Amino acid sequence: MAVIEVTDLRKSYAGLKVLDGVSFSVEEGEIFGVLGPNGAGKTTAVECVEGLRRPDSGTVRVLGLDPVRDARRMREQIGVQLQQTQLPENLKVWEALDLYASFYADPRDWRALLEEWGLAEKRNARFGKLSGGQKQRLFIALALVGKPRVAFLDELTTGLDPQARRATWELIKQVRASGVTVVLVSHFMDEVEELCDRVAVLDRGRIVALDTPSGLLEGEHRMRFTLKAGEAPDLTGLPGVTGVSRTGERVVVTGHGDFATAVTAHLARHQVLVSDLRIDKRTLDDAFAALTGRPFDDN
Ligand SMILES: Nc1ncnc2c1ncn2[C@@H]1O[C@H](COP(=O)(O)OP(=O)(O)OP(=O)(O)O)[C@@H](O)[C@H]1O
Repeated sequence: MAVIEVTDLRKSYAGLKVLDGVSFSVEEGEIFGVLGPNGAGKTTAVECVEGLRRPDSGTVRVLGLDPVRDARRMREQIGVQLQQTQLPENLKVWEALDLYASFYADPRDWRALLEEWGLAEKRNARFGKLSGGQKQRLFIALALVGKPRVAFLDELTTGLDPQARRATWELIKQVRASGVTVVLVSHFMDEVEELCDRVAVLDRGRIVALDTPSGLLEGEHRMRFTLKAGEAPDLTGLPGVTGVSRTGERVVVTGHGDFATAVTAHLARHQVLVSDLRIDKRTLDDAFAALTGRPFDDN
């Protein structure tokens, strides 16, 4: 069952098309990633879904509700992660949870959330004194205090060290395991690959791909080697090979499927010796570049 349905969302700011016909749906119980470089329109799209911004046109349904017309009923059932700047430094951890619980008719007991999210010892600490990882855990706990059916998490691990990022990822998996649908906005490829069941790749206001992370990674791989002895035979006609380029003794072959086996067998048959042989797995960065013609971080 789709819990979120977005159809042909459009939004411009001063003539700039920030969303240019965005459509997607999110299934119950999945972690759905919205991935894109800075300025791609991720936050605008997700805030239209949350009812925080109004699109110029297009429709949004969250649990069958219109985020603007049915705002109250919808907000009862969703949880939204705050951005770093949105809590006063002096607010205590328990006060923040108590405040957010008061927004909901039937909230969770926030004391249990403190335990679950490893914040019990910090219950009297002021927000401004928490570490980055603790703040992030508090934001997630706040997003969950209303027993949401859908949680929206935006730039979850920005500014965290690698250990805290991994720990946060494990917690998000637990959120999904508890039956909550998660929409995860990110510009980190590794995060999306680790967590998401499906990913919408957004670029300049359009969805350029919507697939599982492994689906996005299918496609061309690259093989590189240096010629040591012998002249490389023509590799272009081999099964799966899509391209061959050579600079001096360095050869790069791109291809699909089992092309590397065909290449190495062919080289052996022609008694060509090579060194520094490497096969590069396709990354989500490669996938983004293939989709848009630009590197991911060149924005
Ligand atoms: N309220 C606004 N007024 C004018 N322009 C805006 C407004 N909000 C967003 N924009 C512009 O819309 C574009 C998309 O912004 P958005 O925040 O949705 O992107 P994003 O993909 O979430 O990027 P980031 O990862 O940097 O947050 C940007 O060019 C931004 O400057």
